[in-house]
Amino acid sequence: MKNINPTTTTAWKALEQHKATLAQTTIQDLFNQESDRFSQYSLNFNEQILVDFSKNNINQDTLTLLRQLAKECAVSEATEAMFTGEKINRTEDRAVLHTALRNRANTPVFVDGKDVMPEVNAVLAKMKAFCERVISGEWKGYTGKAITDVVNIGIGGSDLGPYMVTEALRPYKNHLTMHFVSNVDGTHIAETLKKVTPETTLFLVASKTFTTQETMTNAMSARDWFLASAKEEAHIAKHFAALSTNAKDVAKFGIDTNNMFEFWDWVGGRYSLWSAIGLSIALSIGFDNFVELLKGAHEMDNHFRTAPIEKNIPTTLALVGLWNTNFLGAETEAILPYDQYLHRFAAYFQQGNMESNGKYVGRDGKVVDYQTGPIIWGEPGTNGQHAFYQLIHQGKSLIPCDFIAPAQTHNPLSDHHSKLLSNFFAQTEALAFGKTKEEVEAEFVKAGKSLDEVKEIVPFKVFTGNKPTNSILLQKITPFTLGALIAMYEHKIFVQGIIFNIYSFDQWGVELGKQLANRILPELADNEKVTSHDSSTNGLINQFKAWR
Ligand SMILES: O=P(O)(O)OC[C@H]1O[C@H](O)[C@H](O)[C@@H](O)[C@@H]1O
Repeated sequence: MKNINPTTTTAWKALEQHKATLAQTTIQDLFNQESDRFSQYSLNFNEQILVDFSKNNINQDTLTLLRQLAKECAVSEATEAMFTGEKINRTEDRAVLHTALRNRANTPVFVDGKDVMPEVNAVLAKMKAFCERVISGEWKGYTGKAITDVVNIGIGGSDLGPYMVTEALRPYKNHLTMHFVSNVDGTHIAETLKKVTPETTLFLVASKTFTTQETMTNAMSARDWFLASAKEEAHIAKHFAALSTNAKDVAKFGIDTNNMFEFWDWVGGRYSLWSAIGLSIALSIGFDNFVELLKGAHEMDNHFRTAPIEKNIPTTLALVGLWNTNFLGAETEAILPYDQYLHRFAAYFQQGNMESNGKYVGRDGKVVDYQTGPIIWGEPGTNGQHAFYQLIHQGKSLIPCDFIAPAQTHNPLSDHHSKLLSNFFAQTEALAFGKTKEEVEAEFVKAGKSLDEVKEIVPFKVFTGNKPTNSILLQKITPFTLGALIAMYEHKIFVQGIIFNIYSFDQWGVELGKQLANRILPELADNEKVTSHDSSTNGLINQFKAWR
């Protein structure tokens, strides 16, 4: 992978100049200038996902320069390097091959000279057989009863993806009740265990490393709770499975390695829902639907790898996002799904994006002097409208938003869906075009008021507009389209990471907190005053000890 500081490219410098020429142009102006802007600035995936990026502050020159930037930063070369198993995760010396997990074409993919596809297929076959036995009821618990509840114990990538997808695909779910426990706060597991019975519960201990403190602590508590009823350790085999890369520690924990579903170090935690980590998804919606999810992602992979840059959806979204972040000064990006089933989608891509691209050291080991990944946040519409949209419309920060909605709902109740979508369309329109002083005044006049009488209130009712949005309209949220949608965002993050010249597949930034927590934990064992830290940390620990 090449090592290129994007700000030194010809395209970046030209974009700086171009920004100045566009400075006085609003989104409204752009729509006035280009009557057919929608068809020029939207792309369609498989006739199932429409991505409209026309309501951004960009014109054809912007796109040309951004595409040139991608070329100068060797995005296509990096893409090929990823897909073909090169060790692009240099700081961990690993390949990055979540795309192999969903490689439905089954073409060979080599890591260190070895094709990984036979192993990928073998684990998928094992997952399929396991799902069929559990779902059909053939798999029995220690008292001979079928499984009714599945508890996934994992955190970060071993929780967010499975939970998000299981929720998003609820319309496809079977009789199994799914639970997700992630937080080391005992409340999370305690409240979950209140809802299940040992005889009919299956625990999936999901951890790439099988060393994560939160997951191991929750898994031990689940084990204790289970053994309090089941008594015999031999029964654990019927109620615990592990999803991990670490066979040794799985065995140490007491989980039968026959119940271990393996994956590999070339799968990043936040890209692992396609691996054995997705077992909870497959159990919840059935293995065939899980394969549909993989297929959708694979189709998006093919699109990303082969479509020309002008038609390439993930690359376009990456470039437009980069324009907003690095040239227009946006620091955050909101993901706003107009679909209740997608209520964890923004949370999922908080990890996906921020853990991938929240880096300040470039691939050359030097501190970069430009913004890398944006802060990701969001909630489903319309709830967000009644909470934080005020700031998006009238605050001082520029907040580019992705609006996501299905055209067809799984719950066609009276006119709910039309109302929901009318809000989606209205918001993107309001954000782009706003409301001028003249329009506000005209409304008052129409309501019989004189301009003099309303002049003080008018400024508060003006919307500047000119707020960028992408609209992502899916025909319907199915396992296939959801797979494609997730892969689309993954590749957007990848392209930005390449251009930012950072390593998107490590996460050293989470280590320091873990290290310090491990140092503090033994200090909490007794009630002695601590003095080994700064005065704030000492003060907090000592107050905790006094109050507990
Ligand atoms: O799957 P695990 O090894 O338990 O890791 C769980 C999570 O914890 C780590 O701290 C990382 O920040 C995440 O990327 C990872 O997904």
